[in-house]
Amino acid sequence: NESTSSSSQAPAPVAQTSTAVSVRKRTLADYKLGRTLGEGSYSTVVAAVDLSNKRDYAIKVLDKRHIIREKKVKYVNIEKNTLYRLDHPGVVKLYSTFQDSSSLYYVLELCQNGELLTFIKKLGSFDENCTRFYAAQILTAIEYVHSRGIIHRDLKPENILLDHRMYAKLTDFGTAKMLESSEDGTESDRANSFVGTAEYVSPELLTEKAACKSSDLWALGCIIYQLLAGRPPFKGSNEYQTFQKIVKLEYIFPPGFPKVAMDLVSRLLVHDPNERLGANNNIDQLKEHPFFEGVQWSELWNMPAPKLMPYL
Ligand SMILES: C[C@@H](Nc1nc2c(c3cc(-c4cn[nH]c4)ccc13)C(=O)N=C/C2=C\CC1CC1)C(C)(C)C
Repeated sequence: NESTSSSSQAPAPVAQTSTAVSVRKRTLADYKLGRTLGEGSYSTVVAAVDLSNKRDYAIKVLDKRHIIREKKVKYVNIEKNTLYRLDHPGVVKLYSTFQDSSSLYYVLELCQNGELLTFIKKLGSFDENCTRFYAAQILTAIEYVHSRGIIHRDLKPENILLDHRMYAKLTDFGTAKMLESSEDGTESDRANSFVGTAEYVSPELLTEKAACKSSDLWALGCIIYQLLAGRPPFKGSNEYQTFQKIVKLEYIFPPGFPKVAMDLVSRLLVHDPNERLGANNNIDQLKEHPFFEGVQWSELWNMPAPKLMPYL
């Protein structure tokens, strides 16, 4: 809560020795709000125009009472601190925050093309070339987030967004986990609380309730499978059935699934987190997999996104 100091007489004017550039805290009055873009469990994301520079943003609005009632204050702060720490073309940017009596407001990068899931549903599936491009972008964004000591823990096509250039952007860090570095400076590698969406949850989250960086690699495996097959690998008729399939590693590749992608996915959908390709900070091993042959990793965030083609 912001304290507003009010004094009876105005303070004596101070001689301006240096021109301090004051970055005034924004308020809702600085924006023209547009349509609702997405509804989260504790938030709504609306399109907005900054009236001073006519730029487009997305504003995430969180209802304070709801957050307090649902005891989600911790998650709200985790998301804000996480987003402020991250600066990468594959991660949605948080520009500023402000609040009023009822709500918290996050001013964020607008991803004009919305959720990746929308395009998977529209096309049915992506061809190998498009899958390779988006898998590579998501992989380099995961690599960056992990390098900042953060696990996303809920990666899925609903919260991978696409900007005006059709580039992938990770978002929705409300369930992210910062790996606190213990006193001896080494990173603790386990985060302990249950989160995630059924179809993308890794086995270790279901059995030991402890996520690690490799949990995001499991989710990447599910996403690559889904881009090519048009549906996630583990999908039961309810959450319990889905969890059963995950724990029993019960999934099959549809006919026509590219062999090289089959090999990659089967090296990610591995029970033991340490055995997954790229685990234990070895993401370069993942980049060297034949599926990514031809990817120019240094050009990934400069080159034009491939035209989306369905994998027929
Ligand atoms: C995943 C999220 N959905 C969304 N979150 C964000 C969007 C966004 C945009 C569209 C969209 C744009 N055009 N058409 C649809 C559809 C859904 C969106 C955006 O532009 N910029 C930042 C966002 C989120 C920032 C992050 C800190 C939360 C949920 C469902 C949680 C509301």
